[in-house]
Amino acid sequence: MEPTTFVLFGATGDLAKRKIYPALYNLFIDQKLPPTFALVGLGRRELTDESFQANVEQALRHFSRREATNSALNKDFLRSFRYSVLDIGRKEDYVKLLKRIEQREKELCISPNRLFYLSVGPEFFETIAAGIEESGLGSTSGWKRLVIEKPFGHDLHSARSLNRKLSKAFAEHEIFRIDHYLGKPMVQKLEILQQNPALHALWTNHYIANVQITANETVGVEERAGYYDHVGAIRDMFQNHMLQLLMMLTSHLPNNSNSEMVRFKKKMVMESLEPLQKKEVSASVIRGQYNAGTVQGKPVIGYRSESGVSSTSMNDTFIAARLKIDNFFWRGVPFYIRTGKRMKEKSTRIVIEFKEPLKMSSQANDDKKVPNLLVFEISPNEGITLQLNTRDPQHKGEFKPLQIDFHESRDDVPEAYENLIYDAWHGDPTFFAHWDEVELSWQWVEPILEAFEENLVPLHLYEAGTYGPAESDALLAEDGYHWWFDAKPEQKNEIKEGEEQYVCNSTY
Ligand SMILES: NC(=O)C1=CN([C@@H]2O[C@H](COP(=O)(O)OP(=O)(O)OC[C@H]3O[C@@H](n4cnc5c(N)ncnc54)[C@H](OP(=O)(O)O)[C@@H]3O)[C@@H](O)[C@H]2O)C=CC1
Ligand SMILES: O=C1O[C@H](COP(=O)(O)O)[C@@H](O)[C@H](O)[C@H]1O
Repeated sequence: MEPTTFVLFGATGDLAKRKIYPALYNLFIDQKLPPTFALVGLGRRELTDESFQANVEQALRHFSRREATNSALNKDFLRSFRYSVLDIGRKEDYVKLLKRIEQREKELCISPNRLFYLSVGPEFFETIAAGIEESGLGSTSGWKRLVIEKPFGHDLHSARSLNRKLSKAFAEHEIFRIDHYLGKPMVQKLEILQQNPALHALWTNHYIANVQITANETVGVEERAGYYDHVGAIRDMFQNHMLQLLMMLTSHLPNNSNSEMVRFKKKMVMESLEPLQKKEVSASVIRGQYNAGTVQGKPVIGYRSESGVSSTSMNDTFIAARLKIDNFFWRGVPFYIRTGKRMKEKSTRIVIEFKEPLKMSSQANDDKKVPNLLVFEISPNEGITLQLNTRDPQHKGEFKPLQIDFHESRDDVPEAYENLIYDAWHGDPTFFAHWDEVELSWQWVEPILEAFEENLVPLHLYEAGTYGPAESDALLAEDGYHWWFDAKPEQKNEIKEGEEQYVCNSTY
């Protein structure tokens, strides 16, 4: 890894504390950072280098996945950290910053490679990019890169406008748009697994009946009403994370694909997605909002009673949609995507349901016939399960699921931000969102945004602590399917003791 100056806008913010510093610390422990690097943290608050380092150390103690109690180790890590006051709107602050960075580069004898990380609100992206360009911070003889957080625009128009402005200061290959779902280790494994010939052969409409992509959360809007009430599940999760999961799963990457091939194939998926017409959105999209209920044994209030949310808000906290990819591999296979807040369980999961369940013998109970499933558990647990159905000769040849399981121990799993910061530092764009994907994603969701805006899609209230509105189950039932979820012991009412099985949560 090349010696670099990591320039962090928003160094006093929440994301920096909870994700960025712990990620850097864990990379440092794993010896994945260069032996010499500089970090310059920026914010409006007046801080000395020492107090900044103390704040970072405190963040590590709270949020690092590995204990940060070894003071000598912490000191070694923190000696690279410096702090400068910078007001994003003040041009002279960028000139001062350039001087400070040049001085650090000289002190440490490092090349002028600069990674600008914007951990600030999106309203600042454009001003910062211009400040970098105009001050000369970006005119370096080394490389420069820009890492930006979501949201990338509010709709197609604003995303295009933002991209045009960023492009004045940075070329596309220098822009790393973070979608933290792409940093999740299981999502990164998907890229490789789908190239594996054993799975590659099954990855088509010949064998696959439907695909279900779920990202359920138990949390509500928390303290983010100001942001979330203008955004909803469609912009917060669906347009970015969920469509990225879809692309990663369906892109049919050839063996040994490089980052360019990954981007090319993902773009092809987005171009093959059957567009929705605004008037037809309600036939394929379910919009929901949580009402009061009980989540994990605790009573919780409804969305409209949350602090900062209007009592008449029509914002979506849940969305489920049926998508179709019109290409050679996927024609005829429905993809069901759902994501929601205040759901029964926290889980991000992809379930692939195969065609033609095992036929039961005439004496056996045919109700129990269940299709074969391949399940990718993305978070909070990591794992892959292949559930194959077979008959149990000792029980009159009745259906008996057999599971082939792989599960990763959580302690060993790097956080998404570790993977992504490491890749950006290396200049590997594979797991970042390319502009083409972002633009096509906004383009695809645009009719849904309009249909929501014009209330062409009913807003279904659902009880907190459930799997969302019943209409989401009905969406799959129309096609003869159910949502699958991991059966917890208490939910296994129909399953024999000792058996593990994915079951459906249909109200039909
Ligand atoms: N927090 C999270 O979990 C996630 C956040 N994000 C995104 O990351 C970004 C940052 O979020 P978050 O850390 O939560 O935000 P915070 O509000 O916690 O922090 C904002 C940071 O921006 C700085 N800042 C604000 N205004 C100015 C200004 N005019 N000049 C200089 N610095 C300024 C603040 O520094 P100071 O107050 O010292 O000026 C602070 O360091 C946002 O785009 C958000 O959408 C994305 C995913 C998750
Ligand atoms: O980007 C976001 O993601 C989180 C969910 O992330 P996960 O890694 O916990 O699945 C979500 O809570 C948040 O609203 C959204 O902005």
